[in-house]
Amino acid sequence: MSGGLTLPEKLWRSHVISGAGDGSDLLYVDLHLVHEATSSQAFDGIRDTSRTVRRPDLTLAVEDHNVPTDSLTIRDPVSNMQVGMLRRNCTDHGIRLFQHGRPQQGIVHVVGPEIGAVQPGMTVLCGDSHTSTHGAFGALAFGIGTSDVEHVLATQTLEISPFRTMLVEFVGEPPVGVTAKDLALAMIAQVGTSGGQGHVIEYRGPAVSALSMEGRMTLCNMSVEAGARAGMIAPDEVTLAYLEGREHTPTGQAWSDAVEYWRTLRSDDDAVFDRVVTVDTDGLAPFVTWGTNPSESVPLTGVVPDPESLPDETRAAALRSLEYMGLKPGTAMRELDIDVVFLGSCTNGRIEDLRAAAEVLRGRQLAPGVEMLVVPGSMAVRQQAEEEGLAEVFRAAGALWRLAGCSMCLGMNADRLRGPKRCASTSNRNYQGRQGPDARTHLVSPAVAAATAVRGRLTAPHELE
Ligand SMILES: CC(C)[C@H](C(=O)O)[C@@H](O)C(=O)O
Ligand code: SF4
Repeated sequence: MSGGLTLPEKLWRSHVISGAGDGSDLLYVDLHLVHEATSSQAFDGIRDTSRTVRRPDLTLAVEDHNVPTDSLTIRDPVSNMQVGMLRRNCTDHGIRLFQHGRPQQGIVHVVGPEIGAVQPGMTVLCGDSHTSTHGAFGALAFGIGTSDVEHVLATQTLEISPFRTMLVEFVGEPPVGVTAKDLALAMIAQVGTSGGQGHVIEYRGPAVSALSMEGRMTLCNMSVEAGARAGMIAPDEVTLAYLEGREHTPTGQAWSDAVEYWRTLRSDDDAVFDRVVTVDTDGLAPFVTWGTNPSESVPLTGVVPDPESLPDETRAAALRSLEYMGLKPGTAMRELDIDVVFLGSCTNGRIEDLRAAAEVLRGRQLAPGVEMLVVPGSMAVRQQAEEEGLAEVFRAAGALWRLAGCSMCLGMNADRLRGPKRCASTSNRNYQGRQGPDARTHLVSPAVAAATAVRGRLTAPHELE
């Protein structure tokens, strides 16, 4: 056996406080992110047992899942209660809270990186599966359940059993127009929704190195859709350039020291991963989902598959998906009429995503009957998009320009699809009923979402005009 360690193993080892004795370890937590949807019971537990939050200074809270994006007033009583409880809990425990409508508020996985709170080498936890997003910075970041949220609040530690490691290597040169979202969907189509189960993925390859931090976050965000615990990318110059000068990033000598450490955060050359997967990006096309889990996807130029041609283990699910989605095998994806386009979420609600969509929409109009919702991932993204003139492009095209939040990514707030509407969505999950009862979701990249809004059918930008 060689002595080399993978990056995930290095981060694990550097955070172990002690072995808990039953094969699990007690890990130190550098950053705990909190939102209204999964924290109230955890805070109740703290209060009921007269404990306090151990490190409020390492805890950040946001309002994102339950907030409306068209108003500062939360009309829905359940959402209002959820948000109200978070506000009270944060006041009681001295936790910094990003409130609905305030300049830095937004989706937890957008805000954390944006303020520089997420840094290479950290352990980052949140009661939310898409915490994997933060692995883009070379952090060990994963979602936890509500009872673990309570444990982290009380102790700033987490008891957890070790994971396996998986290397996903993207080889080849992706064609122009293929985005991080397409890399993620292609990878999930290849490995399946449980392909990464029990593993922490490290992503590598020229296509990954070429991604911006926004793109890397999109890719790591979707690691959980491949069943993985987390995904990560070793920090490099792109990471450093993104981090420098943000509110929480160190400055002066502390910055130089941090950079020196961060440069060591890479898998050793002789490190052995438990599983290695290669994804070929040569000739890859924009991907779109046809089914009700993120692995049920095809290139946009493809057709709805015939379940009879699929392997035994996916056939039954595919049949159910086609029925729910109202699709027939052999139908060209490009022929599907779309009612609603949703641009946003922690997968694709960052400035670069909005730029990509605005580039397609500039000087164009939404197809008649198509509704498009543009929801920036944070108020900072919103502000920047307004300054860059992107908001004006969206409005002029006929799209709705909203406040920040999870919005139509899931039906926990007022932005919901009504009835069996077909939606091209830049989010990460296409589960049955996710965007509203009977709603039919097709996952796409921001550029494809915008082109689809213009043609009214699933479309790649280069096909317009
Ligand atoms: C509400 C929350 C628990 C959930 C998650 O964990 O991912 C949500 O963010 C989602 O995307 O489905
Ligand atoms: S945007 Fe969607 S996926 Fe992301 S945290 Fe919110 S609900 Fe979950």
